[in-house]
Amino acid sequence: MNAQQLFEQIQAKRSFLCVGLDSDITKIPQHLLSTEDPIFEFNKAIVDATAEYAVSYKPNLAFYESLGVAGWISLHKTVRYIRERYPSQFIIADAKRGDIGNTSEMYAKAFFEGFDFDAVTLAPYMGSDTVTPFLKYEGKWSIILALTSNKSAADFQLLEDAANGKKIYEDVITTSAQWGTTDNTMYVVGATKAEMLGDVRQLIPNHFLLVPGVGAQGGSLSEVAKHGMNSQCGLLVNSSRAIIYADTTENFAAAAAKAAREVRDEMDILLKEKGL
Ligand SMILES: O=C(O)c1cc(=O)[nH]c(=O)n1[C@@H]1O[C@H](COP(=O)(O)O)[C@@H](O)[C@H]1O
Repeated sequence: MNAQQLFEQIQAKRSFLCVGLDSDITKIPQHLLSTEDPIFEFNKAIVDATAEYAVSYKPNLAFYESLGVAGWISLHKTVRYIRERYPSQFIIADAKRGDIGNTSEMYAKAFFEGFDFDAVTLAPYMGSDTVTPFLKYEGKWSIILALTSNKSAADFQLLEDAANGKKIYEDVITTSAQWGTTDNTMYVVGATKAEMLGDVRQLIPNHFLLVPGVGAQGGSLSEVAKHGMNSQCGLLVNSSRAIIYADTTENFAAAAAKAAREVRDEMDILLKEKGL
């Protein structure tokens, strides 16, 4: 999928919502625990309930890896299910990978060949050879951590580079934007840093941004849109816990649908305000 196709999905759905599949075996409804693959059953129900209101899904690998082999199987089944049932959905592996070149090649193979993900989140700390192996895959995306939503993001990302007075996250964006294109590179900018999205847009007006941090982390969707939306929307806004755990009884899927629909309705208004 390229950026134009993603924008077309956003326009068609009137949504730029990415539902985070942070599916935690200790939080999913009790009645699913007696099924053969509780995490897959949970994801399937969440996806069926929310697909109409979302353009993207983002399983966070930690929740699957923590379950060992069973978790990898649940993840594989989930990606295949979304791909087969909802082929227009943009599927992100939230893996935050990045290692020396030959190792990154293996990570890229794992996520783009072993699993059929559209995109992987990447930590750029080790430099260009950690990201370029992912960029070799036509139609696939690298999503580079730039300005993250957590408090301790300031430990490194907001430090000033003595050489040019820029913040480290600005250096990360400016340098890594040369490695790929607006059709294969996105950046993570946390919704909790919405007021800084304007600075990010000065550097990369045309790239898509993956924005986590609305919902459970308290970021404001309208502030994100105000500072971050461009003429092709340019945003995928992730919400995980606020949607998938909207209710933890047998009614969980209907509650997730309601929560996703409410976000979609707000997104529709924000798109209209931008003339999109
Ligand atoms: O890369 C991410 O997706 C990510 C980056 C970031 O800066 N902050 C952040 O919260 N995330 C992820 O986005 C999701 C947020 O989940 P909720 O806070 O439950 O909506 C989690 O999977 C986080 O790992």
